[in-house]
Amino acid sequence: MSTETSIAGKKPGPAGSRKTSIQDRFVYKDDELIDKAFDWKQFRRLFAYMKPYAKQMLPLVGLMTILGTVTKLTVPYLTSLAIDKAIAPENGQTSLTLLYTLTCAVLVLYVIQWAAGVFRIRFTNIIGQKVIYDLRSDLFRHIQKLSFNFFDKRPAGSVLVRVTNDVNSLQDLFTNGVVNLMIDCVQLFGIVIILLLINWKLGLAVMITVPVMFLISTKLRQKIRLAWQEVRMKNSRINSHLNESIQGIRVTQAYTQERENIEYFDIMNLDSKKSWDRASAMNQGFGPLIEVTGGIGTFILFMLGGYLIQSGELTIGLLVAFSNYVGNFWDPINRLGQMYNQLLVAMASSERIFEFMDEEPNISDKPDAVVLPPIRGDIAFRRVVFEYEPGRPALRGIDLTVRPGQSVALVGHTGSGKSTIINLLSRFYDPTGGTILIDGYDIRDVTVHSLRSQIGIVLQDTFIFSGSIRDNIRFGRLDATDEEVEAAAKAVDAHDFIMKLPDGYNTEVEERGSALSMGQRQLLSFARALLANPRILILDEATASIDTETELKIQEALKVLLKGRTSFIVAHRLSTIRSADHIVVLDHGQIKESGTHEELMKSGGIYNGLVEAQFRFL
Ligand SMILES: Nc1ncnc2c1ncn2[C@@H]1O[C@H](COP(=O)(O)OP(=O)(O)OP(=O)(O)O)[C@@H](O)[C@H]1O
Repeated sequence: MSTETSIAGKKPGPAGSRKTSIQDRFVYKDDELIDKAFDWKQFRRLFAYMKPYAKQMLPLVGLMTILGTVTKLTVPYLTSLAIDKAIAPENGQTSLTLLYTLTCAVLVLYVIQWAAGVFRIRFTNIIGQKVIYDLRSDLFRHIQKLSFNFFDKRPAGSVLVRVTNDVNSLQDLFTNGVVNLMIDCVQLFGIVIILLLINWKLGLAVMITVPVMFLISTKLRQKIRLAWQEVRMKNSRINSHLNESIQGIRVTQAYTQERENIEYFDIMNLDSKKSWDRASAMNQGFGPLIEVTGGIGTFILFMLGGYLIQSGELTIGLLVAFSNYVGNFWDPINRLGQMYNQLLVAMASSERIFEFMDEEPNISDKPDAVVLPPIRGDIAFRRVVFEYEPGRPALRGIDLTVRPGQSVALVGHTGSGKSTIINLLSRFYDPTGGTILIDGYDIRDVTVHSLRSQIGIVLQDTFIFSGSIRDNIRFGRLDATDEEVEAAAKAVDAHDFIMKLPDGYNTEVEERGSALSMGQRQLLSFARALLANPRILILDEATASIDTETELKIQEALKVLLKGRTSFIVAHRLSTIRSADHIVVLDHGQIKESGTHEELMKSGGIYNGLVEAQFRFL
């Protein structure tokens, strides 16, 4: 198990190299910093997720945006009117009525602006959440379909990070980003037109600072983005380490490696903190820099504005309005730079998400795959060869025929290929050579669902899901009634221990059933398999020794479970092996002996040696 080798089996190594080696342990090739040019194809693919909602929501959001922008941009103009026409008109006659009317109008505009903002945020959040929901469920659905070889290559932590962190990092883009972009563009366009209309000379002079501002905004933001990306990467390492630590907590405690593990964590935690400090320091420098550039614009505005007032080309009211518009001008410019960087970050995340989505399951239905009809359970391996990795055969030329209802015990040294045989029969992998036939059907020619739904698998490491005992048994057949669940538990003699639990069948078990004993977990998995009632049963017998009473119970339960089914058992207990119809002895991926217990004992070969070794051990 990877957890055991990496936590308990690590080598301390020299102090200097340790820090790097620990950090490297949680680096996955695909989680590296991604800083690529903008990819339009990916952008379109990502935004296709918005399409279903765009028609329904975007007109509303657009309307609210325009309403908000128009009201916002009208206020400075009304202010200029208040100054020029009501407070200090050219004829010197102050008009309080006009002033109050304009003030009320400004108030109404603020209320409209606020309401438009509330509705806009509400709608965009709805769109954003729907998009993220779709993306997350698409990704999860796809991962569920991926074959074993995909998970062989990736640590669980790295898969987890994609579904959580990467999807979350798109959340901002879809909830605020896209709409903010719309608002900013509309606002900028409106302001530029108004500035040029009020006074084109002053307008152009103030806008000289725009390219400078934009350059600072994008360049500096790029640095800041990379710094935040590093923070995310460091956090993703922490996540992976956490995942491994929690899953391997028993091994860690058993080998008293807690202190070492805490040290690992501290190193990564500190590293993450440092990169956060760096990124946030850069962020803090950004705001004042933008303000300074804005200040230069204001300087030009008042210098030139004052001159234009003196020359009669501008009124005081219009200068105040101008200054208001210019004040509203910097925000969208600044945000557009920010938006560009946000888009690049989102592109990096979506690249990683789509990389998973583009991963084709190795095992899938052929276009002309047929549904496997209800089977009798006749199995044949014909010259089956298999390699997990090219050039390293795990099975070499396996020929094996099993009649319906027969039980086959697979025995052999560790690594001899026993689990590989059952992996191929369940079609978790396809053979590199040869064929596997069930009732004469090549298993590659039938649909995966029709095949697997007729095969029951009981693994050594019985997986107990969080939920009740009843739910766990019902996992074998989701439409089973409570009575059927209990009948299955009774048949394998699990009923008594279940009834002794605090809430009987409704007792909630923690994930992986840590509160249940090995034997109890096995009985539950037998009940689960019995409920599914498959024609072919695959059983990877638990190696852990259990007390004689439980062992007897399990043997009895096994008899019930195997009755009338074709079964393959990776057998470790002599009692199971002896009662099998057929024993197949594997060695280095080849069948070296096969026959009944008596026949094999007589021949004095590998099997004889294995049995004698077991007795010697006892
Ligand atoms: N996912 C994998 N990727 C690469 N090689 C693998 C993989 N799984 C198994 N192997 C290799 O294939 C060979 C057969 O392994 P297999 O698991 O079938 O043996 P086994 O007889 O079931 O062993 P055990 O009794 O220890 O479970 C071994 O050499 C093993 O290292």
